[in-house]
Amino acid sequence: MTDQALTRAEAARLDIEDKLSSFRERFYIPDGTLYFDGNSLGLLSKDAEASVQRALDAWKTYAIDGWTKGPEPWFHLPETLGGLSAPLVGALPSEVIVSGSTTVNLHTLLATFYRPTGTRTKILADRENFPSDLYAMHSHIQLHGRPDEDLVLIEPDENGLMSEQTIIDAMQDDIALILLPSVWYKSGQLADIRLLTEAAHARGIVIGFDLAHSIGALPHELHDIGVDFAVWCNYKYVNSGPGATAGLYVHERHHDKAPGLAGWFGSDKDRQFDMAFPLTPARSASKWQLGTPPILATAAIAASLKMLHEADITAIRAKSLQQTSYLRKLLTHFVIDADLGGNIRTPIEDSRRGGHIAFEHEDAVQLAKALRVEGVVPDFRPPYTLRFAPAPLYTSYQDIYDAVMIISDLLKTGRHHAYSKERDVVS
Ligand SMILES: Cc1ncc(COP(=O)(O)O)c(C=O)c1O
Ligand SMILES: Nc1c(O)cccc1C(=O)C[C@H](N)C(=O)O
Repeated sequence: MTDQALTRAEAARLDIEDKLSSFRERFYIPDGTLYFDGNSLGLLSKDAEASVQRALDAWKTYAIDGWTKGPEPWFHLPETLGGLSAPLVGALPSEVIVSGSTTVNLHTLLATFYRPTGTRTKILADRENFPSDLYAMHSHIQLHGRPDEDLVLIEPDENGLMSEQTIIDAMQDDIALILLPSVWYKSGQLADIRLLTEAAHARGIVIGFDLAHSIGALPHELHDIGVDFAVWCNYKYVNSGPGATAGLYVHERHHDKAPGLAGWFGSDKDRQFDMAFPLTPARSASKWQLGTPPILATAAIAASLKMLHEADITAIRAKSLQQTSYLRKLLTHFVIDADLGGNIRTPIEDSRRGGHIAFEHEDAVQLAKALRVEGVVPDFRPPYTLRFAPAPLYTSYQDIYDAVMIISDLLKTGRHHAYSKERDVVS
């Protein structure tokens, strides 16, 4: 890198060139903060705030009639939002529903798709997946009375990355179902969804993905690839608030399947208020809903999705790649090559990188605390990962530059050693 490329003036120039820069002013960025935790909780936008206010106004004005009246009637909202989410995951509108939480949706889909039979009894997953997914899969193994060995967990390689080939080699005749993340939450590695899906299907195995760390950060092609099912949350790059209602996708070739777990919101909407038994399920992904949608937790999603469409996911991905690459270059120059320690676990290739950078440092806990105090918000994942997610809708290149300068200065002066090595309760 030339000297010019490493200056703050260059960061300012990149901001001027940035076609998405105007979105930043539509977000509330906490005062004095360089926010890099959009991969855990995206920031509130003014659009989302207004959308939540509209939901409160509808409740105030229409009371029970809010289900069918008002600007965004609640009864069909999960389907409407499913349609709005579909382009982000590359699905048909009927294949997506906004419902539940990531973990709950995973349970409903495991209950539908994991049916150990004959010699096909095992679930294939990986040790680096988010713990909630591992707990969910383990609980289904137990529900079916299967031994723990039926949860086959692939280990990462010596660089902390997952090898697609190792996963494919483990797709044996005893595997009934595979669940993998699209982007590994700690390393930021992006999975080759097409390669893995084609390999699974060639061996007669059902495959699903957890898109929590890729939805809103990069485009997907779930339908065309033929992925069987997927789940995700809307509170990271979709910016719809803590605990926002999540999403799920089921390929249309499975829409004749009965939901493994059922509830009345999975009804054919025209029949739901017949209150009849047994259930007449919807003929779309809608059937994987359970109970009443939490409207206030769903209210921000329409506005947030519209903003993503306005920005365009291809442009978002292009900026995300440029920003993570820029962050890597600065961290490499000002920290790693400056002998201040640390390394970057996230793959360098664009095709293998999601939306965040995993910087590993032996002082990660102390750094995480010192950075918060000095206005930089990454997050910490044990044992020594700091994750930095530039969110293309609101992170500037100058934010990235300033954050790296603070990291480098902390390490040079050792100020972070003043903080305890115990991680915070929520980190
Ligand atoms: C990959 C992944 N799956 C599942 C979850 C858990 O989702 P939830 O707590 O919303 O069910 C998270 C984040 O918390 C995650 O990153
Ligand atoms: N869901 C979270 C929460 O309720 C509190 C704090 C953080 C989260 C997260 O989303 C963590 C995130 N999934 C991760 O990748 O670690």
